[in-house]
Amino acid sequence: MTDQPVLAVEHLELQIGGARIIDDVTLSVGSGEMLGVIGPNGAGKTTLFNLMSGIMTPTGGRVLLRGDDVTRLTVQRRARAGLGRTFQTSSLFTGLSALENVRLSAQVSIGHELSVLARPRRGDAATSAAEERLEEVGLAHHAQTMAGVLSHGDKRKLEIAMLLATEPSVILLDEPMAGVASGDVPELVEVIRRVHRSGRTVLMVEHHMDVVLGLVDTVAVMHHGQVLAWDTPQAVMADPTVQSAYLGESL
Ligand SMILES: Nc1ncnc2c1ncn2[C@@H]1O[C@H](COP(=O)(O)OP(=O)(O)OP(=O)(O)O)[C@@H](O)[C@H]1O
Repeated sequence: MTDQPVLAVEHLELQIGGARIIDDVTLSVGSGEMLGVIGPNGAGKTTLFNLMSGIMTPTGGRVLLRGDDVTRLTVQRRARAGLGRTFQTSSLFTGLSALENVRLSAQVSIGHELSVLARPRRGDAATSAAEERLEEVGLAHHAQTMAGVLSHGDKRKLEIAMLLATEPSVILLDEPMAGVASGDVPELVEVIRRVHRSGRTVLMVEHHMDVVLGLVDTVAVMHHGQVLAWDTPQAVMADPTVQSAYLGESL
């Protein structure tokens, strides 16, 4: 861990109707690091991302972005401060082209009025930014393809391009491989690796253990709303507590 984490949660807690969904979670990620969050179904991984990104408010503890307490800030304020996320379910405009989808995100970042009516013009700032992001995720050849007809793998890449267009410095990826055909996983892994290597800080919830362990710097294992282990992939894999939490699943 670096001394000054980019994103940190301290003693985070979420109680709903007496149930502790998130129970005293402390985690942090340093600049340019990639943290994987793994754990059995219902462990609290998505809820943790919801608390980090501002979709939910914790009943205890703090969320810190570059040392600033953002626990009570809205999703929009956190996004403006550089925190971006993708969701398990798709958030694309299926009837618009890939380029138009990314251009809308870029417009938000550039501060222009959102308009799907204005046709993308080569050379305007939002269109140029969108073209760059499509290139970055390997979708330049699909710029004019309707988002709805892209493969699941390409839809996931497009969602990442849309996120990048908002120029986040910290990125939360919630199960980026969900629904993606196994043959398309390696390409998507490469896209995420590129995004990370370009200097962005990445947090990723992912069920594909081989993907997580091969990509990240550190792994947090969640179980029943708590962090069971938080260490390098090698150390986590060797941890007997983690192995028993995953009883029946191979790590
Ligand atoms: N708004 C809510 N009200 C009540 N319970 C909730 C709420 N949101 C989540 N939960 C419960 O909290 C627990 C953690 O859910 P969460 O979706 O965060 O788990 P997860 O680790 O992301 O699971 P999965 O891997 O299946 O996506 C689950 O038992 C879920 O039913």
